Amino acid sequence: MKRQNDKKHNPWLALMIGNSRLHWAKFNGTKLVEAWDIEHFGAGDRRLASGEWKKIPLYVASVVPSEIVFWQNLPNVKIINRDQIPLKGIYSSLGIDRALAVLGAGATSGWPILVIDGGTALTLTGADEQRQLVGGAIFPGLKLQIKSLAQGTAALPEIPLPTQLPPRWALDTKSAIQSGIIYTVLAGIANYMQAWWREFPKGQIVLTGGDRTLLFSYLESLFPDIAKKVKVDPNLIFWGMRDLVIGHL
Ligand SMILES: Nc1ncnc2c1ncn2[C@@H]1O[C@H](COP(=O)(O)OP(=O)(O)O)[C@@H](O)[C@H]1O
Ligand SMILES: CC(C)(COP(=O)(O)O)[C@@H](O)C(=O)NCCC(=O)O
Ligand SMILES: [K+]
Repeated sequence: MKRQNDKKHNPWLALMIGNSRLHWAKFNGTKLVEAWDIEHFGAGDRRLASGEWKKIPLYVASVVPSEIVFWQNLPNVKIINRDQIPLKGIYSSLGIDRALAVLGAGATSGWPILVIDGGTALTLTGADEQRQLVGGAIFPGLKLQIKSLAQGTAALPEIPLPTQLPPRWALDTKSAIQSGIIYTVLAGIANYMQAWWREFPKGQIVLTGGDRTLLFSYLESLFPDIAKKVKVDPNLIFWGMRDLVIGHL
């Protein structure tokens, strides 16, 4: 009984390696203590520097295969892969971040669940009441869209994203890029959401990823009725990891 109690509070670390950043979390048992993001190969991550990850279990999932090579041979590191995810109908190349986020969202919000992850890529991933993957979609994330215009043209600058919904009809280049990307992305997302609710009237929708706050604020301005029914949670992937890990501690 005592061991069971101790187990519930054992510390462990979670690392999700995305295409732009490393997403870290520290847990005590089931409780998330803190979460933070760092740049790839970024200096100054105190936990890396302190070597804390060498002393307590670290669970790593990555959508960047080359990064796994570094982590997999370290002591105390366990790699999470697709075969461990208790979802039905997963296809062989499905991103582990998408699978974990759906698992975590289902565990915290219930099923059927649709996750919209505004990361490097923007992904939509749905699963039904039987925890069967319904499917989803992948398109370039907000930053990647901005970058691709700047890289693929002579005259378009790399512009920042506004914190509020910009005007639709732009009269300068910066605003025109902002409008084009934001209104098409939001229209697209809203269209997927409506299709999701047509198929699963009681289905939940959760927004996550580095652009979640921006996307949600645009959604609130443009489609307030839809926004009311959508949740935002930065930690879906960590809830998914917790679901898998807690049985192993
Ligand atoms: N400090 C930041 N550094 C990089 N991207 C950021 C930052 N804050 C917000 N973002 C946004 O996060 C998105 C990337 O999301 P993130 O979840 O970090 O990606 P990934 O999981 O693919 O590494 C970008 O489109 C960018 O607009
Ligand atoms: C679609 C992704 C690139 C998203 O990664 P992210 O933007 O979170 O870094 C990643 O989930 C991935 O590499 N998926 C494999 C293809 C698939 O899910 O079908
Ligand atoms: K992601």
